[in-house]
Amino acid sequence: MSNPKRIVLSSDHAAIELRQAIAKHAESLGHTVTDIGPKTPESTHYPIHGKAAAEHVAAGEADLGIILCGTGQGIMMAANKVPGIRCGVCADPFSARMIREHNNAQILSIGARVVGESLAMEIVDAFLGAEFEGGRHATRVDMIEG
Ligand SMILES: O=C(CO)[C@H](O)[C@H](O)COP(=O)(O)O
Repeated sequence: MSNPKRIVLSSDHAAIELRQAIAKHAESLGHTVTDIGPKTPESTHYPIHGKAAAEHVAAGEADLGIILCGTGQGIMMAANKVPGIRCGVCADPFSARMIREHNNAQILSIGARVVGESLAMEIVDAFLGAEFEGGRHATRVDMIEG
């Protein structure tokens, strides 16, 4: 691992097993993982968990985040409400690479009811293995911030 990162993970109840598998996978790649839960499968509310992970990143306590719910959509919407956070939902590795290289997204969102574990790991690998390219993309990302 040439560039180990601090990664925060969270999810709602729909994605606990996949989140825990991603945590193990990211650790096996040499990253430092902080899994902020939840640990148990009781029904919960994805906005709480999206906001918590995004605040972790916004505070500088993690370099990147990976968040999950059933579709990845609701928790992404919650994360993107935190100032300075850019989060995208990805169901394919190409998009996961692009949200780092072109959009400088700090957080990846995955739908646990959309993609299987094997594809999810490919998506995670693409996200964690990519870096922001800057240049013309920095101009555009700055425009998102307003
Ligand atoms: O995907 C989600 C939000 O975008 C949630 O995981 C989903 O809405 C939870 O549904 P349920 O309470 O029926 O398990």
